[in-house]
Amino acid sequence: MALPTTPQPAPVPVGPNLSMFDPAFAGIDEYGTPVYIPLAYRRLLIAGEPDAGKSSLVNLAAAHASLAADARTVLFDGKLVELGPWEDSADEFVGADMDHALVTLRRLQTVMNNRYAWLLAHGRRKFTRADRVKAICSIFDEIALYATVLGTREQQTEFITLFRDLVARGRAAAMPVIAATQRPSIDIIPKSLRDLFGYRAAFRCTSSGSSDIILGDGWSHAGFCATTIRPTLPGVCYLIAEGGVPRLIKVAYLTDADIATLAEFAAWARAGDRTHPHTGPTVVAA
Ligand SMILES: Nc1ncnc2c1ncn2[C@@H]1O[C@H](COP(=O)(O)OP(=O)(O)OP(=O)(O)O)[C@@H](O)[C@H]1O
Repeated sequence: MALPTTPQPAPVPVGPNLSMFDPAFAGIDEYGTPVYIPLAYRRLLIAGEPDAGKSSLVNLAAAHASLAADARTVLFDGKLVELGPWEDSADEFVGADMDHALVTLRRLQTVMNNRYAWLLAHGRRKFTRADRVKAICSIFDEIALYATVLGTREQQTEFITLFRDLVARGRAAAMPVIAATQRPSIDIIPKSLRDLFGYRAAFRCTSSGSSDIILGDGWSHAGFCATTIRPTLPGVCYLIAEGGVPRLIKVAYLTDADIATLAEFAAWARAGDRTHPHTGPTVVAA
């Protein structure tokens, strides 16, 4: 006699059949339920103190975008080592170089403007999976580095303006943004910027104020505070979705070996794709 089986969620395809419009696997919640994030139409903010495990979520998102057949990636990583493994499959990789960051952001803005012009000309409001337009996923690991450390004050201001524009308008143009910071403070993430991110992950924080800066005002008083996450539990965070209640989740962990394997496959898959006449030009190429 066959044993009764527990219904399983439909598996998300991997490799060439994976789409940026498929939800990205993030981990499990406290009841063991799988948690997915729809990256294509959302923007994801990841914040918390050093060593809280932010890079596990950054890498999951980078893996999803790098492996998705209908996506291109633009990576900003001043530390080089967090997103570095994904460089070979990226259209552009920006290190600790403010000039390069600004040139790349200006190009992304131009692409975004062109996409909006196309939408207007076709009487449309947003791109969908059916349009077969490549999503362009920009990932920033340590926005504070570009917003407050590198370059001149004028360049930092321009960076913040361009970054904010990409976050604000990228969604309908299929240009999602994922940004991480270990400095959840009001100067790096003002409320008006925070509220543009439909998904926000608060890893362990040192103060309830920092936790609220990520999740939203009042959540720490309501019992959802990232200071309560134990330091011995890296990779645990509160994840809030637009209009929802924070969920405690354990982010899935990719080891360095996993990342190397996936990144190698992504680079191999993209190598032919970039030059293929029917799959679109390299988006931020000169
Ligand atoms: N999801 C996870 N599950 C289990 N362990 C994890 C997880 N995420 C991170 N860790 C462990 O915690 C350590 C620190 O994590 P990580 O480097 O991701 O922190 P971080 O918040 O990105 O730090 P920083 O801001 O300094 O870059 C890792 O080396 C790893 O051992």
